[in-house]
Amino acid sequence: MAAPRAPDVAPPGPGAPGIRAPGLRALSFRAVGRLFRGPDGAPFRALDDVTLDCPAGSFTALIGPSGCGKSTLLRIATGLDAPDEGEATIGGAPPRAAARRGEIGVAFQDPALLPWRSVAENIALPLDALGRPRGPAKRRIADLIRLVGLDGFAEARPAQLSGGMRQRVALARALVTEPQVLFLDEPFGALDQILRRQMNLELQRIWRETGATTLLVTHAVDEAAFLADRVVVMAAGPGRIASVVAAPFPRPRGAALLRDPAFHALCDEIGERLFGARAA
Ligand SMILES: Nc1ncnc2c1ncn2[C@@H]1O[C@H](COP(=O)(O)OP(=O)(O)OP(=O)(O)O)[C@@H](O)[C@H]1O
Repeated sequence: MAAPRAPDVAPPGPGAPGIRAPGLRALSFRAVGRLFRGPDGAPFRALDDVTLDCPAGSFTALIGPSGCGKSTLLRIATGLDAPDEGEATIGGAPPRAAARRGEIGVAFQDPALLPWRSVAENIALPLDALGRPRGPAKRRIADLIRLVGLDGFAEARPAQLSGGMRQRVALARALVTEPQVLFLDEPFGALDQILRRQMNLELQRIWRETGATTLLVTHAVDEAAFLADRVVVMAAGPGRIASVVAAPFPRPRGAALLRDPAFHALCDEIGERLFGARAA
């Protein structure tokens, strides 16, 4: 059964004062190629001719077999790595320029919190890294703690938190500089299914409130279809975009969508494309 398709990307949510990024940025990849050397010293293409436009305020999910270059693409988009061919831009400028201005937020599978710092101090880390004073951000940090549902835990240490709570801290930390673009690499990969669903609902709410252009790497088809406007299916050898599937469900999306036959049809279609990408 053919999955439903949407011609347009859903507009971002209404936003909340003090949380929403002040100016939105589009993210763009133009013919991006990246070559590495394998263990035998022979060069191989980790990424080949990747072209993708993520409109300002959109939510894009990247899914693909292990080793197809998802993390490499994210590293290039955040300015941590540079492409050998083509370019990545944020708001038309190189990612490093956006990173220096604090316009990029990142959260990875490992929340990597500093154990001796409180929740509030962990959230403030990117401000310290950018040399920004914490004082003016106090209110924002308090707002973010509320946004990620950690009211009352500002002074708690990471050891006092559950895995899901630590991921929430990592999300708040990614949002503290008011980033226009948010990069998430398997942020809920280590969580159990129930907690993951809950975090998906929270992430959708946070995305709608901040309006940040979001790129999520995930291995979970249902997570990609639930959260994203578009699901980009990648293939390996060389790493490339195999297909792009729209997820046209209205927002906000709730738990009922997970029981909707149209949602299951879309997951099946993504799964088939993923399998095709694996088999290719
Ligand atoms: N710095 C590097 N030097 C050499 N090879 C690398 C480097 N970084 C990544 N690779 C290789 O590039 C390919 C893509 O890696 P990448 O981590 O981007 O894949 P991925 O799709 O994120 O995988 P996974 O889903 O398993 O996390 C892999 O073959 C990996 O071994």
